[in-house]
Amino acid sequence: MGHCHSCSLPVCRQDAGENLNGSSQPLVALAGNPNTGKSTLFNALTGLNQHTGNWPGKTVLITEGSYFYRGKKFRVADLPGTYSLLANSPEEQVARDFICFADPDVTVVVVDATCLERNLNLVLQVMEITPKVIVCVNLMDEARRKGIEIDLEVLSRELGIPAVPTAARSRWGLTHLREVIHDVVSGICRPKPNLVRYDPELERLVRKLESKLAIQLQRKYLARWIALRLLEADAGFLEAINRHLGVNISPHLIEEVLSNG
Ligand SMILES: Nc1nc2c(ncn2[C@@H]2O[C@H](COP(=O)(O)OP(=O)(O)OP(=O)(O)O)[C@@H](O)[C@H]2O)c(=O)[nH]1
Ligand SMILES: [Mg+2]
Repeated sequence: MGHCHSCSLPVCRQDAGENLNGSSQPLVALAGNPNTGKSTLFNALTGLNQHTGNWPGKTVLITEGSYFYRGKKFRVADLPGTYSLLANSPEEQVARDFICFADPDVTVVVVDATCLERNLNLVLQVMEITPKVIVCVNLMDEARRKGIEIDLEVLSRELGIPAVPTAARSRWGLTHLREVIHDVVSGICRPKPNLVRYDPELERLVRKLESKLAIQLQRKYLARWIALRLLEADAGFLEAINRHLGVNISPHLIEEVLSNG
């Protein structure tokens, strides 16, 4: 095991395995808070002209485009901007369902380098849904102008995922981003997200729910996210799981787990 040439994570040269989104062309999702430059990045990657502008909430539908890199066609989906994926708004639901059920080969969470801390909440949520995450630290030109320095190696190490700096408006950092996307998709770089650990009692319950759910699911990693949503009694999400994955999860699973000790 060496080190990835495009990020600071350990390299494991294994095949990434089959993707479940039913296509041999890798699917890349661009997620992030509103106004972080997702559509600007999408346009720069694909050469398309998705509407951008300096106010939040412009992208409400998912736009798809594609680009070629190293002889491979990458499909890209520009998701609506959201602060969270707990589906309190239609945008959050659209973004959550895409990441959960379209099963992208990699989700790039675009964050604003000038207010990184606020943006990390979403990164941590996406990491709970899928391990195939890259954090793209955009607006690096603005951060530099404001004298903000970001240690990308530390960020990458602490999160356990690649961190790539960009300034999408001037296309700075794009080749590096394409390379890291390629490496994650092909399994050359395998992110190992450092997940949020909740208090021990809650963790015990989450683990029990997780192992029960994993039996029903093809995607074991998703079990933890579903367990957490069960604890929040998110009935809408259970319905979405049934609709998209055809899996019927009992809302009484918590009582069952609690009564069995
Ligand atoms: N200085 C600078 N401005 C940028 C950069 N990337 C995007 N912008 C600007 O930031 C604003 C928002 O960009 P969008 O691409 O529309 O942001 P978005 O994330 O798609 O926004 P929503 O769709 O609302 O979530 C635009 O005015 C862009 O020109 C960058 O790297 N540097
Ligand atoms: Mg947009």
